[in-house]
Amino acid sequence: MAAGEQVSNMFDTILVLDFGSQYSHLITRRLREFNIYAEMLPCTQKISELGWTPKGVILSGGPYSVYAEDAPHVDHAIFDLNVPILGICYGMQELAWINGKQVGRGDKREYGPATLKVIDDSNSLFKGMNDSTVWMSHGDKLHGLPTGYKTIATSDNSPYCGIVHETKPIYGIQFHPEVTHSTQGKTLLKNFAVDLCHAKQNWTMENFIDTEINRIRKLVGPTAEVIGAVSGGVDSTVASKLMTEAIGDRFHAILVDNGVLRLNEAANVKKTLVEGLGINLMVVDASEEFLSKLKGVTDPEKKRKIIGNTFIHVFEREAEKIKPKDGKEIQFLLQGTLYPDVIESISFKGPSQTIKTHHNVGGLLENMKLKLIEPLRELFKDEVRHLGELLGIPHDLVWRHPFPGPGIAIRVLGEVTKEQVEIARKADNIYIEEIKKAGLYNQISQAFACLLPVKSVGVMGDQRTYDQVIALRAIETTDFMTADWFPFEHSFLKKVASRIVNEVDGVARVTYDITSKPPATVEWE
Ligand SMILES: Nc1ncnc2c1ncn2[C@@H]1O[C@H](COP(=O)(O)OP(=O)(O)OP(=O)(O)O)[C@@H](O)[C@H]1O
Ligand SMILES: O=c1[nH]c(=O)c2[nH+]cn([C@@H]3O[C@H](COP(=O)(O)O)[C@@H](O)[C@H]3O)c2[nH]1
Ligand SMILES: NC(=O)CC[C@H](N)C(=O)O
Ligand SMILES: [Mg+2]
Repeated sequence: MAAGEQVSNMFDTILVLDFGSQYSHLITRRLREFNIYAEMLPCTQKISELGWTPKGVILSGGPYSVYAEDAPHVDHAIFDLNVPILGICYGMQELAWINGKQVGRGDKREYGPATLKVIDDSNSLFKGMNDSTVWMSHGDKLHGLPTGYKTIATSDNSPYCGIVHETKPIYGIQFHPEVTHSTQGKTLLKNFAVDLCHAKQNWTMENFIDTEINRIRKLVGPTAEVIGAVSGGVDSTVASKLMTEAIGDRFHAILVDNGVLRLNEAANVKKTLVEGLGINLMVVDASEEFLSKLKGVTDPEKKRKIIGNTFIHVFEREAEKIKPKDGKEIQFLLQGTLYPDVIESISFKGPSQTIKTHHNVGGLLENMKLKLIEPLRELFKDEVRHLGELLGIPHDLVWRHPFPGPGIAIRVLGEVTKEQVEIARKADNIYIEEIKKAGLYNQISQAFACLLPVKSVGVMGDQRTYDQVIALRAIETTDFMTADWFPFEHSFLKKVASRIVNEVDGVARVTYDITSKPPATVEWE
């Protein structure tokens, strides 16, 4: 986990106990947005083993029902800390379960907007919140007030939308203040952390850099050497820059050419990272190895696992070749993993579903020898970009569109062959070139071309053609958790389609993907 104990001792910290909601990390992120440090730990955390004292505790939402036999429950020692507590959705139901068990299935589930009616504003939790839209996502509800509590807010569907203990600073809310759809949600979290917990707003991203560099130095020690999985994308470049600041040339960055990179990618990245940023980087060509393992594989999850595993094999092999000056073996592998990679791949006890296995999380080897260092594991993309700017990484690299580790292998739908990769690569290159020429690159969060395993009939120069289909994707998003498609001018799409069909052999048609996330995902596989 990034930023360990020492940060919680240096800054006023809110403890977030995670019951497995897809939104849990948004709570810590929102608190960081107003300069309050928060640490998220599993809901099963023993308070006696914490090693620091939080200024307040937030219990997150979660997919379980508190009354279910296998439902997770909180350590009751949180009540002895004598700090404010806020239960969100499942968190509130947990507070109610502990104090009278008045929780059960609601007659109807409630997903979406509701209007908050504050009925008692004698404490500051709901300051600035009355009549605001709040976001609901629950099927269970409180059937009565927990012992010792009173109602302070309602909504049409939730008579106990906000509750507070009669004498202690313990609050419960049925809605999710951490999602942007709760229009004043951030205000509520600020009211809680600043007004009720009295946490100081003095944490910044600059602090993150300092504490992370110190943490890495302590973890690695004075002589050990580290290898890094570096792709030239913003995440691993930021992570490498931190590592280089921390241990200098004891860090060995490795870019693996997996045969499914973009056109001229390896050479371009090498130039930027070595010449521009002073990162000690080497390129390892493993393209044949990746392509041969992918032969005949069409299932997207299998492809992802093969690629994740092969990456690790390559890193372990390369680690053995490096002979550190202290005479010991390389023990650590740096990865640029971000929070969204983690949440969609795995979660606490698996309550938040695996959407797809990101190669760098769920695709790892079980008996892996190298220990992972992932300094960005708690952060979202836009926070990493901010960090990149602070570290002096060139603007163009910081704002590069993300490119997934499994690369073109998950953009060639169906079997991945050299020939198919070549078609997708050429089409993608034309598309991105046109986006840049039109001055649209920075307005789009990510764009790419996919090659579909479908053939269609066309006519070119009076000849019948029977070739494949390219699907273009372009999305706008801030955190890649949700996304919408980019509204190109028709003339732009017309130009790209015409260039691709004319210039790329094997393509007969071009389509544009107009699906948002959800229900689709960004990548097609
Ligand atoms: N070709 C590669 N060689 C070495 N490591 C890689 C490669 N591709 C991905 N990785 C590793 O996997 C991690 C996750 O990939 P991901 O694409 O999410 O991040 P990124 O490439 O660093 O940034 P971006 O999201 O901007 O592309 C990277 O941070 C890096 O550690
Ligand atoms: O390094 C990566 N390894 C992966 O396995 C992977 N899968 C998706 N992505 C990227 O994550 C973001 C969200 O994509 P999805 O909506 O398809 O999950 C988008 O930016 C995707 O490009 C990956 N990145
Ligand atoms: N979002 C949540 O925390 C949901 C809590 C609980 N599983 C319910 O359906 O009510
Ligand atoms: Mg990448």
